[in-house]
Amino acid sequence: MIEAVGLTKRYGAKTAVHNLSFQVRPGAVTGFLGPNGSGKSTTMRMMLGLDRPTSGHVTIGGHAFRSLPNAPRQVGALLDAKAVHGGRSARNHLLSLAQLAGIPAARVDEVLGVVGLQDVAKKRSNGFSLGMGQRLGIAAALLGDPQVLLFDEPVNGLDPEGILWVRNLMKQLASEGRTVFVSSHLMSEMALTADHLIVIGRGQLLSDMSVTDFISANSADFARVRVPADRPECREKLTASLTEAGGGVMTEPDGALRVTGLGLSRISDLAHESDVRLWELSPHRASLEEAYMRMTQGVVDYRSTADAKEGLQLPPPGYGQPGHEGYAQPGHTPQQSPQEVPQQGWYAPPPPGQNPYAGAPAPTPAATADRTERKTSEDSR
Ligand SMILES: Nc1ncnc2c1ncn2[C@@H]1O[C@H](COP(=O)(O)OP(=O)(O)OP(=O)(O)O)[C@@H](O)[C@H]1O
Repeated sequence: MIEAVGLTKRYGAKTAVHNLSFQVRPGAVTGFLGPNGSGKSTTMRMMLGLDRPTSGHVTIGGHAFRSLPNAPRQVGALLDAKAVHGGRSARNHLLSLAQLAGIPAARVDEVLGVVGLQDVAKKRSNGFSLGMGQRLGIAAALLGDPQVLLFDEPVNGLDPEGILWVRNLMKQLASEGRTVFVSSHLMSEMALTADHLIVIGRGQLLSDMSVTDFISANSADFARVRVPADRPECREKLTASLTEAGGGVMTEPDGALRVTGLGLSRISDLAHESDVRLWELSPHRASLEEAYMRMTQGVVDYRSTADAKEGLQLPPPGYGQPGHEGYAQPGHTPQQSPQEVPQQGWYAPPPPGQNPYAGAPAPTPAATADRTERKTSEDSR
């Protein structure tokens, strides 16, 4: 098990990690998520004794990494696949690591086989593609057959076959009872690989829960309802009937209705009672990406100026007022928070009555201004 307690790291005036406390348990794949610059690599470096915490501590199996006896046999890590002596062959690179850790040479050939590099084992690694380099980095992490494995962006540069292989490898390692801690920006991949998530933003813990709980805590399911396009009166009739029954109704950009608070069968019954024909009645289940975007939208430091999502950071003026798009019915207060404006197909519905910035301050106009300033600045490294 990995345990971080009050972990903090400052580089001069910059606080990269602030008071992080969490546990990474064995027997599961734990995803480590956060926007660029949120402190994931810094946290992993502290776990591996490569950076000293300013305060707090992190232990692996109860010991600080530096005091672990024969650490390479207990902890394997892929932090930077490019951190390899390019003039050495893949085999010699692994052999040198093995010799330093007292690992027999036979294990080198074994892991080369596991990662599929046996045919290029004698080739210099500076001729390797990005994906081959990642495989070599994973081989190095597996070398000591450790119980604890840390991977920073392991699928970077891998082709679909390689991504599938890494996914299965992580799951297999976890099923063997190992502790697997993996950072990634690929949400679809994390949704398929991870059992548990630790999410950070600006160095602080935002969430520590199972993938399933994370999605349901940061989104709300809704139904998409479409009536024949040439029958606007049917749409109005159905909207009135749904809102009267307690549903929340909003209009999607393509004219479909987004209905919350009512089950599919109830919506179907109400449409039938209103004599309205439906062309679509489908459930929408939020993806991990949607839930993640929602959770982290207030703590993203680096954002393209051309990012269409930026306009959705704060509710538009007058949202929820009569005459504003998305307003359902006079007297009906939408159950959704103002951020639920479905202007873009990607936009995640809000969590059911929950502050999406748990553990971090909700974005204020001042914070937004700060973000606007920072988005054009370069990473100081
Ligand atoms: N050695 C260092 N000196 C100064 N600042 C640093 C140093 N290492 C990291 N930082 C800063 O700490 C913050 C966190 O960086 P870190 O690399 O841990 O983030 P990250 O979550 O891994 O980002 P990414 O997803 O882009 O890899 C950043 O603002 C970064 O510039």
